[in-house]
Amino acid sequence: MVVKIISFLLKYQRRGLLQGSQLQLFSSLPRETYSTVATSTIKEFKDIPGPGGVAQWPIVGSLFHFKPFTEFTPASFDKLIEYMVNQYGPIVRLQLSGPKVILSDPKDLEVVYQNEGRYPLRPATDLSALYCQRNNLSGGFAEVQGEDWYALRSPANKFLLRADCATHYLPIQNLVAEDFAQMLETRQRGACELADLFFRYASESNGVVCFNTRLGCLRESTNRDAETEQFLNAMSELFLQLQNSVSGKSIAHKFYRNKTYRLYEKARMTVHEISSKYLNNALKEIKKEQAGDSLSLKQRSLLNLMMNDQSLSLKQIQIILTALYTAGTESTAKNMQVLFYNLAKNPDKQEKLYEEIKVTLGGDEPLTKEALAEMPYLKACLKESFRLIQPTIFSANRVLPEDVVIRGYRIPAGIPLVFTQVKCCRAYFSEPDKFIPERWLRSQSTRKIENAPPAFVNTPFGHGPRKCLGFRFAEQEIYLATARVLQKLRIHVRPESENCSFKYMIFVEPEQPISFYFTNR
Ligand code: HEM
Repeated sequence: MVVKIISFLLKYQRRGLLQGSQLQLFSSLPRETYSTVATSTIKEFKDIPGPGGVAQWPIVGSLFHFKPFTEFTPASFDKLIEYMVNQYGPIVRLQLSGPKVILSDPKDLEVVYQNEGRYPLRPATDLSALYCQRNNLSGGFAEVQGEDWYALRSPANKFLLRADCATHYLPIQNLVAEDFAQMLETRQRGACELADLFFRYASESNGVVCFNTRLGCLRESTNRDAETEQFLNAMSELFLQLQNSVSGKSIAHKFYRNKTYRLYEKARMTVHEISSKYLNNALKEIKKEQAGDSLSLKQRSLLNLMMNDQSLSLKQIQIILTALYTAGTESTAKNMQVLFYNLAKNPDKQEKLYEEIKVTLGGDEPLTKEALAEMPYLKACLKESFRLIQPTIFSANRVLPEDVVIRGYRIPAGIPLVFTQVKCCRAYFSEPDKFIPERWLRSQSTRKIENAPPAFVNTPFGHGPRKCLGFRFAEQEIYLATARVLQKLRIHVRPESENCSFKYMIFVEPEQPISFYFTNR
């Protein structure tokens, strides 16, 4: 009987390694071999270090990593990963909803990127994939793969990878940053309210990019628009349920429309419905303005540029812009909080940054493209914040189209490879636990970073053709808010947040909301 169960599980697991569409995708790609190790010395997948016994059992194996079998819970998932890396080293084989390989040395990540193929495959979260499947939708960037992904991504690249795509929005995003700073200035706010304010800032700032409008997210609670609130609530709900699914709080959604699934579906439909409305309004505005002589900000907007591109349908434009909005809010809000935290904890670095801001912008001037080019310390602070407290638990997540050999082990095509910078990356830095933005500054004489770490040691936005599509916006929005706030205020944390610890759901977030407070300069 036991043998029967085990052989059933093994069969199921083998089927689970690759889903049909992924297999089809791989079969259309050229076959290549990437091994740099003599074939006779290559070790098998099963020999990769990792927990053994029941913890490697298909499907149920993941359960043995968590309470009551260990001290870990789905909410302390990052601690489990850190434990595994400490215990087994830079390559670990693990059952986590199917077999996975965890890598933590940036040199191995380089091999992954070299072998990701023309259409890099980043597996979708199962909740969002199920939503698309159950509603017969093709999905956005998070879900589509292969040629479908390329068909969406390549026209979007034309607009979003241009160096000036974000700076074009500086004048209007400066106003959003100004509102954010003013809200911090007017009164002290509680930790939860502040966390919400970061989210509102990112939502408002992304709104001007995706929907050409000020959504009104940064209004005080007495003066808010019902539809905007519905939109923001749906966006938060969508992330909450995604977190519940990836952290293992919900498993049943895989089999039926459980509560997590239903809440997610409702939220996603609301986001779709309201974002369509915003887009239609934006289009009407553009048409009205087209009669004017000079190109206005709106006419040079992403939306207008995309509308004028014959290769994009209105449906594709909507998918791209809604995906940008969804991908860009929580991510930016959470990472901006982390930067504020690091600055509050390191007042000497905060003062140094303020000096740079004062010299470049003075006390009140808005951020310009030219000024930004003169602010290396601001950029170094964000980079260091990303290094110290990584933005996502896995900064890379790929399924490769061919077998690959990493550290002498053959990893079959179709096995998800994830990269975490929790441990090995620290070895490349002196005083790795300290916030030292200076390590990212280029030397005046050589224009190079001294003792530069390996290329993939700090890749908050991923890399390659599937790299974050909105990284320029993310950085700009964080620079803007930081510069504007520091022009007016000093950032501090209250004693209860002095030693804040962070957890990873979709993105990094504090275990408890951070109690910031701000004082006038
Ligand atoms: C600090 C903020 C952000 C972080 C840390 C972040 C990080 C990431 C990462 C790690 C990926 C996966 C890349 C890969 O697989 O190689 C990604 C994908 C993506 N991001 Fe971001 N992101 C941020 C903000 C934004 C913003 C503001 C936008 C939009 C305006 C955005 C839009 C996207 C999109 C559309 C994708 C999917 C790309 C694809 O699959 O082709 N992100 N992001």
